[in-house]
Amino acid sequence: MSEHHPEMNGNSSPQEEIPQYLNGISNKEISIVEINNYEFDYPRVSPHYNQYFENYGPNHVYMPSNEAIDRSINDRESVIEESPNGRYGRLNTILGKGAYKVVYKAIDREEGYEVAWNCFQTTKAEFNDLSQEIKILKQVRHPNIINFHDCWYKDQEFIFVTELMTSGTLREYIRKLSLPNMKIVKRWSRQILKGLIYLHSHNPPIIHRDIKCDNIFINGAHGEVKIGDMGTAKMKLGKKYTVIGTPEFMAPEMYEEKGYNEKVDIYAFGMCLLEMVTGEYPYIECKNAAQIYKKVTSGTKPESLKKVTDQEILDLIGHCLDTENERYTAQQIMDHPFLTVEPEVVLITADEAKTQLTLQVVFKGMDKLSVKFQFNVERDTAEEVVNEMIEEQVLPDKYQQLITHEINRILRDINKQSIEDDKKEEHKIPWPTAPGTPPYHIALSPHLGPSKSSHGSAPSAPSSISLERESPGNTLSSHPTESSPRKNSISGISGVSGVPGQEWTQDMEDSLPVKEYPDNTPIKDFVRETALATNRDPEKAEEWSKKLLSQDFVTVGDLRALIDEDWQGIGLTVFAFRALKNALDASKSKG
Ligand SMILES: Nc1ncnc2c1ncn2[C@@H]1O[C@H](COP(=O)(O)OP(=O)(O)OP(=O)(O)O)[C@@H](O)[C@H]1O
Repeated sequence: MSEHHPEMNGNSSPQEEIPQYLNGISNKEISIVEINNYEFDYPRVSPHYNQYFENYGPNHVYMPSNEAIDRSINDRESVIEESPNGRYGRLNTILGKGAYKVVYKAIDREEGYEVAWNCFQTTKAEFNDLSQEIKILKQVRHPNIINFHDCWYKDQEFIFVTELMTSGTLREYIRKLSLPNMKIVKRWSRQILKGLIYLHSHNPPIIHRDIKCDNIFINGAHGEVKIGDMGTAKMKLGKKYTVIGTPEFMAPEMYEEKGYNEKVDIYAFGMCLLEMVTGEYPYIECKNAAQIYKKVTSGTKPESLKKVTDQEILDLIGHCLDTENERYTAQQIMDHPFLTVEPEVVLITADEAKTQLTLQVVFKGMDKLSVKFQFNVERDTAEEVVNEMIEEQVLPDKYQQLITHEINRILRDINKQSIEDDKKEEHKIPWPTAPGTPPYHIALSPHLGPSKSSHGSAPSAPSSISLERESPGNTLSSHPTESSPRKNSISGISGVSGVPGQEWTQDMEDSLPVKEYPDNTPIKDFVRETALATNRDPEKAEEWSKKLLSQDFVTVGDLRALIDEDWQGIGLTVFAFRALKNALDASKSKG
């Protein structure tokens, strides 16, 4: 093994190449080492060091001195700067560098989370100019959009703290998966679209303006996909490009200075989809932005489109790249046959009498999407149960017929099975036998009437949720009456406090806000965050808040003072009641 210092090597510029990962190690402490065999003390530093191995030419690696390595190990992950309010501590680990930003790992000392600390060079005047964007960013809250936590200006830098993503960008991921996998493409696309539907549903719509695979981030362990780089389009304006966005992903109308709308994000999504299915950057055949401009404005599509053979995908990309007026909305893209998922209902458990069932709606191919619920064959009907779930926005209304049909199919199967069993045992008693059987018989063919849903647009399907139903009126009443005979007929999603065997799902538990809500937290904030964590839309949150405020529950402290019976008197839906109560209990136990 021979070694020399980088300064002496004409081929390398250590200043450029060594730098960020080996924090605090100066060039003088690094040698370029020739390796004949891997005889030296290799992985002592960190996985980052590995990178230097690959990097420096054939048979040569960068090798820090032993002292530097030891110091690097000791120095690793220490806080080297604090936010003005002391809440966030920047660590000495760089997550990545873009053309405009350097992004560091940081720690949120209040919550114990790791976060991303973004540094963007800008003037104070430009920073002041961003106040409107910042206001909007702080309000944006969606599971498929990287959360914006805080920001400030210091030493010519706009610094903002966001949610940290663990597995890099979609672009890097595409390169790792050598072959496009349609199941994954569909899953990613749906998540990106959910984020876009949310942004575009604001009034006025929030336009991202720079959707591309480098701005979509992944949490690999759970296959979670989130849109990042929100709100930076304006910051970048005038810094490098004269137009906002990335030429390959920019819709034709963005090049013309006549104004554009949220459809530019759909065009860019179409290009992302093309990159996902071909693994190739769109317009890779162009040598510069001017060539791309010419092609885009003359309506010439990227060469890579010719590689797409699947007609459904071609059709979908076509709708994304269409002219502004013809181009689909995010919701229309989501509803395209390539991306739709058909739910099915499965029987999880049944008691011995086959009266009390646990059923689950499963959306095939969509991780974490399931709705578990209890069904009492003597008192419930598939129609009522499904309607209730749609009303609660636990299920999108477009699935009403299908799920009703599926539940009735299970009931028929159970009925057949029971009759078989009865025959075998020579018991001729038909099942079910309970007196006062509801206006519904499991042997009847399913009602498959037209959709009666009151919802115009389908809400996005929720993450794993267990649902409790009680009275037909669907609200908790402290005074059950004769007119609500089905009270408790479908019993409980258990709370954290727990009804045995009916657990609040782990997904649900994990998605609840974990922060400790002080007693003086405004009820609106608490309700909004809980509704979001349980996949309710902002209107639902508004409904819950109104109900609480109308009864003088103004702060979280007011709710904490309640005993179970008081909760029941509020008249919240069962879902709202459970979600809020569990969020409160969870924050107590986690806080
Ligand atoms: N929230 C995050 N979590 C983890 N890593 C991140 C996050 N945001 C950015 N990064 C890392 O930092 C790198 C630089 O960020 P980004 O690409 O957004 O910078 P930029 O200068 O705004 O981008 P561009 O050069 O694409 O205009 C990313 O490639 C990624 O590796």
